[in-house]
Amino acid sequence: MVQAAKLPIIDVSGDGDQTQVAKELVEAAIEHGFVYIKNTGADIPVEAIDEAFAISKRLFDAPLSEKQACAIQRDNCGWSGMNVEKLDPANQRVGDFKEAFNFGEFISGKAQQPIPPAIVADEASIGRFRDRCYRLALKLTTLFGIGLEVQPPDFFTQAHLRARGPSGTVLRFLRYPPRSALLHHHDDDHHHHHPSSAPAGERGRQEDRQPPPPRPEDADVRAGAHSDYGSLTLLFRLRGQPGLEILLPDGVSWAPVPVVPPTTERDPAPPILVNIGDLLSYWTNGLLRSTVHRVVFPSSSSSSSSSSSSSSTTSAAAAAGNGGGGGGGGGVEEAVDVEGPRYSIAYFCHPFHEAELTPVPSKRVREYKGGMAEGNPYAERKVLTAEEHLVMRLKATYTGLYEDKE
Ligand SMILES: O=C(O)CCC(=O)C(=O)O
Ligand SMILES: [Fe+2]
Repeated sequence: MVQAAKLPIIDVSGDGDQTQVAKELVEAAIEHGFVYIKNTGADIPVEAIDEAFAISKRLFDAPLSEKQACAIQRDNCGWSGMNVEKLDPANQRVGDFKEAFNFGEFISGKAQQPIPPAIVADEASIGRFRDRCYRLALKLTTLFGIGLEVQPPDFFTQAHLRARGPSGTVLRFLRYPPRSALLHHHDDDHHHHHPSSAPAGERGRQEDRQPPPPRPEDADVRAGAHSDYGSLTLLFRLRGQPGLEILLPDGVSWAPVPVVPPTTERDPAPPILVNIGDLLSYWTNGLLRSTVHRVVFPSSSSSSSSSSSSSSTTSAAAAAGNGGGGGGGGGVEEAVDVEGPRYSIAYFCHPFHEAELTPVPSKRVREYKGGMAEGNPYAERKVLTAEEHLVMRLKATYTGLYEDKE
């Protein structure tokens, strides 16, 4: 029996003394790397989230040619089609079974990148949603500063201010097609196969690099195992569309992360999931945890982590709607739409490009040994900028996009 992850649910909407909230947030980030932010509608109104999902749907429903005209560029903005991104290149035979659209910076309500005609009328609304995410992210960076007793407490926040210059921050709409689409798609996998961009020394020589044989697990992964690159990620999900799993500290077991965890059933919207990315983990010497996660297809039972062998899924759960909460079956997640597509929205927050990832002025960070037996490598290592850190990570996952262009 697969146990759902038990992550703290934190309310950051209050305006009193935030010390205790900050402490809880930091402890959750150290222990789990993931935490729920209770959705009271105060930071991000429920209507704004609903609207963002409606726009996302219009975007992905747009004709392919409109999306292709906005294909993702080296600035990490734009559309990436099916199987383009391989989040777990060492283990994935084909790219992730998803479509995504990244929005970079907006200036005066205008995107600085091509937008499909189907959503041009929504441009300002997307910009406003991105602004709301930005403000919530800043609130969180401030809480991390307080919770870690960084001097000054706005140390992280200062590094995330837009006024400091461009950053890798993107708002990303995601659509994962239904499993039924996977069957049709397999025929043309090879059209989407990009050769690995890893240096030969790392991945073996050319002749060794044949695609591994198909594995049954491939069919269960919507997004390969990965950790996020930035500082923080805000993740919005929809009721009935689970699938996110986190890797537990044992390094082998996966725990589903419910969309609507116990006690939030009656909140106006599911909590916003926040996770620590590699950059913030690196910056804190590994104290804050950047947890590996993935997205799997739901199975008709609520245990989604073993590979499903049933060839035709049932949609009994989908008929149940939101259920009205009567009874609540002991931690079993709400009705799951087994056969439909899944949508999610992620806000990947990054410091400005030139921010130097210097040792964080926090006693707790400084004294953390990161599980290393000897010495603290933190003090001696080269200081990376945020941009150097980002490019290092992007190169590994968009095989194809970054090669031959150096
Ligand atoms: O769609 C989700 O639930 C998670 C997506 C994700 O982890 C990512 O895009 O980095
Ligand atoms: Fe992620």
